[in-house]
Amino acid sequence: MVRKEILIFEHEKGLHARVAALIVRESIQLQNKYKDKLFIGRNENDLLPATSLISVISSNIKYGDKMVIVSKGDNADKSLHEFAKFLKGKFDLEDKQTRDEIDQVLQETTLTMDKVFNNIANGVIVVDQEGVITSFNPAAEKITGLSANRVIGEDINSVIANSKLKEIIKSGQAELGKRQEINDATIVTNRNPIFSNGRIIGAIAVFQDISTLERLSGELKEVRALKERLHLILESVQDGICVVDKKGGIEYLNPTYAKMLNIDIETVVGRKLEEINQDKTYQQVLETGESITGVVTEKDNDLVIIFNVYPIQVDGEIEGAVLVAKKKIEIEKLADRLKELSAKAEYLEQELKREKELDSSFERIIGRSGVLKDSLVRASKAAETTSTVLIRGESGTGKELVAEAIHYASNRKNKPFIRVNCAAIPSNLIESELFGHEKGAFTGAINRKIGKFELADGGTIFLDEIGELSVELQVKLLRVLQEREFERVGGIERISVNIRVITATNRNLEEMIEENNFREDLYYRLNVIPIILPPLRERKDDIPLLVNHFLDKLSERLNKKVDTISQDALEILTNYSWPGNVRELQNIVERGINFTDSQEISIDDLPDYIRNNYQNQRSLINLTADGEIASIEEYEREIIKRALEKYKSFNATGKVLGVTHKTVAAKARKYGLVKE
Ligand SMILES: Nc1ncnc2c1ncn2[C@@H]1O[C@H](COP(=O)(O)OP(=O)(O)OP(=O)(O)O)[C@@H](O)[C@H]1O
Repeated sequence: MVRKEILIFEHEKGLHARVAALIVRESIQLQNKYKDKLFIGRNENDLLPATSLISVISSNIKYGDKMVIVSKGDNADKSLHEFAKFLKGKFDLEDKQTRDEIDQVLQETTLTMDKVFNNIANGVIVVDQEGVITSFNPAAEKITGLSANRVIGEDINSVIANSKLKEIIKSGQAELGKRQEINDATIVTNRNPIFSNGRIIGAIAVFQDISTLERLSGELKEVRALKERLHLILESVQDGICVVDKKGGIEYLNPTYAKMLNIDIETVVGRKLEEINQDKTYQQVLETGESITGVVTEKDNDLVIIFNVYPIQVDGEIEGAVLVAKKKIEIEKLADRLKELSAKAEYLEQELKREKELDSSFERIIGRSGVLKDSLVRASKAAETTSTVLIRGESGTGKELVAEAIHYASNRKNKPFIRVNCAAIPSNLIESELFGHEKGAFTGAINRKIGKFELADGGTIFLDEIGELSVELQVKLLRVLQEREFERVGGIERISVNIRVITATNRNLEEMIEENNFREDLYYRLNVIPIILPPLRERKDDIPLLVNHFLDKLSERLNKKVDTISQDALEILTNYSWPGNVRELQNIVERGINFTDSQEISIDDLPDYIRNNYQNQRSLINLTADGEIASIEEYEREIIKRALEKYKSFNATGKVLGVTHKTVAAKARKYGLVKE
């Protein structure tokens, strides 16, 4: 229940301290009696508790002023009625009991005010109308760093120059919320004049230290700026960045990340990361608090992304995770591809090695002519030893093939077979090619290089075209063969190797020794097991076999079914002199397969020079391959030589040529066709 009454206050001194104390005493008694709450004020919107002396005095009601009183509570009617009656009555201030009670209220209020004054966190400074400090509370002492004892009684301007309290006394105008610096502290102050009976009797400053607040707001500003900077960085970096909360909910996603995953930032923030990321590594990080780096994921569009995931920990608690995603750049892809290919190459090499083993090495060498067979038997015997082998024969007779066969038939077959073509490497590089070099050994030696001898360690080194090696290097090679040790070019370390040496040449080494172009001592070192491969023209029986072998091999490789050769074409090939030996024959068969329109190679598919040569050979006069006419004696020598080769005895030859056996013998001697 709320009851209100308006009355005119008719006490001649207005609400001065003692009258106010009397009203407070009456209010307390009524409140105790009726358990209601009583209020007093100049109007309804400005009501103050009637039980507080300060409130009642501060309502500043004077004689004849309107006074609003309100009672709230169950007995509001009664309490308000009694309160109004009291206020309208005469106040007997002279009565002793009343005076005691008034003193009691005044004292209690003073004590309470004192407590408030000393304990509030706000600084309070009170000056009298002259500007002399009359009160200075402990909070003011703390904020200003001045002691109350020293400043009370002093002129305010001599203590705090910019307090402005004297101006307030002069103007009578309050100033609220003013910032001011005192003693390194920033304060906000309210300055009010103090009125008594309409007269200014002093001024009060109530102020608060806001330094901490200022600092915090400064820090906040810095944090905001930092946040802005971080935001800018995150938005512009090339790495994709995603922040998730502890439950895996997406809190932030930068544009790079969105682009990588081809998603729209707005639609995913707030959703669970697992909805857009198949990879669940971040969940592990959220569980363990341990970062995980280098997680590779492949997207549908062939894009490979590498993730690093880091936990976000606050006070030891996992609050979320940051995912940093990098696109695998092209070069890394290439490096991977290279690794893949090397692995493949290694695999194929193994396969090839197996193939070669299955091949039982020498089976790849086609031919059953006696001369070839002899050489191959010798070669397969050489395979059982580690002795140095020198393979001789014209170009294209299969020297490398035999060297390889020796290696793969030997117990070194699982170790490297290293081929060096001494004619193909520039003379200034061959030494470093064979022995390697140290970094900086010569201009251009940027890195250490391992030479062929080191690479061949445990296996076989095949030095092809050994006749092309300079005399200087012949000496070095000799040393290696003797000591099985060498140094890299520009190095001092002695490197010892376990190698088997096979060399080959089509040069006449004996002649070269005569001319001092090949060292004799090296020749003997190399020629431990000599193997001579006959030229193809000396084993014509092998030609049909080789043609068939190459038809099989090459038609498969060229993916063209050509499996025969016409009789006349084969005859031409058999009668040709094959200066390029098996290599040349192989090329002619390959050419034939390419040229023919059928499954058979015919004369037309052979090159002109071979066909013409055949026609020349068939003509009785053109006995030279180049078509030049020779002297009669030369023809005679050739005829007798061929006939002897074919018919073996002077008798049989004489019969065929229509002369006596004596004539044949004499001519054979004349032309040096028989040993004396
Ligand atoms: N008897 C053979 N059976 C099968 N193929 C052979 C035979 N002889 C040589 N070849 C083939 O002929 C080609 C030339 O052989 P290889 O390279 O071994 O000859 P080379 O004597 O080392 O030649 P060069 O002296 O020119 O180096 C190779 O493709 C090889 O496979």
